[in-house]
Amino acid sequence: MWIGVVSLFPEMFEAITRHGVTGRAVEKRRIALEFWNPRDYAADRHRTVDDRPYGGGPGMLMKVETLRAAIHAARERAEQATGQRPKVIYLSPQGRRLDQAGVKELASGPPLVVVAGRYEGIDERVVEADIDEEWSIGDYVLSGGELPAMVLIDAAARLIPGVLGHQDSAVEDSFNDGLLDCPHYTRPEEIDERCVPEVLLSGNHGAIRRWRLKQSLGRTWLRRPDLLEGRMLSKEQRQLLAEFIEEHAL
Ligand SMILES: CC(C)(C)c1cccc(C(=O)NCC2(NC(=O)c3cccc4nocc34)CCCC2)c1
Repeated sequence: MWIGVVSLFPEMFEAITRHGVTGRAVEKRRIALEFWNPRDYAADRHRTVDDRPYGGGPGMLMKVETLRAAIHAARERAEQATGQRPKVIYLSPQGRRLDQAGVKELASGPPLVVVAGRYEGIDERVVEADIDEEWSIGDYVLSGGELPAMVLIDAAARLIPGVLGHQDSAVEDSFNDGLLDCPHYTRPEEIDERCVPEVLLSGNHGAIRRWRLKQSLGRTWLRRPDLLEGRMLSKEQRQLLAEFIEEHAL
């Protein structure tokens, strides 16, 4: 998958290009990441990339001319590199809330140009003229769109074939069925007199599978009931959740 990034701080993206699953995916060329920095399109001596808001008030906006030049250059390159028109995404508090369904949509679509805001944001006319979709990773005040862009790229990269090793993709499937994780345990067998649930030491793989499924369903019911809404549960899942709820009520 080809992803272009427009950001004033491209070096921040080393967090995903040089480490872990995404770092290997870049190395193996499963994903291609290219960067455009609006500062490189600044014509003035101070290489200005911000500008004052009409109507006054505190804060600055990203300068239109340099931002648009970077977006257009990234879009050109996308078409040249992939033969497809890219989808231009602006990470913004005003955007559609990103969830796994949205990630799947973006990962299965055309190449992406991802624009990260700084200062107070960007001119609305640039949103109208150059941005196809606005997406948000959540409701908190951030200093820039780079971390949201890395969240989106990380999540999308994991869905690209060949990015996750076989082992990881098995793990991914467990994540991906939309339930919260069951509790995890590893060595030592006892921590501060707290032990590992017997079933996990039993070697009874059927019982272990059922226990993990029951715990995932139960924890999702307790902590994120919204994830269960509108979800079809199998007969076994309904049975296990009912048992969990009964035991929880005791
Ligand atoms: C959500 C709420 C708290 C109500 C709020 C209201 C108004 C402004 C801000 C705010 O954070 N503005 C600053 C910027 N924020 C983001 O880019 C950003 C923030 C959060 C999730 C995101 N997902 O993608 C990009 C995101 C915008 C320009 C530079 C950084 C936040």
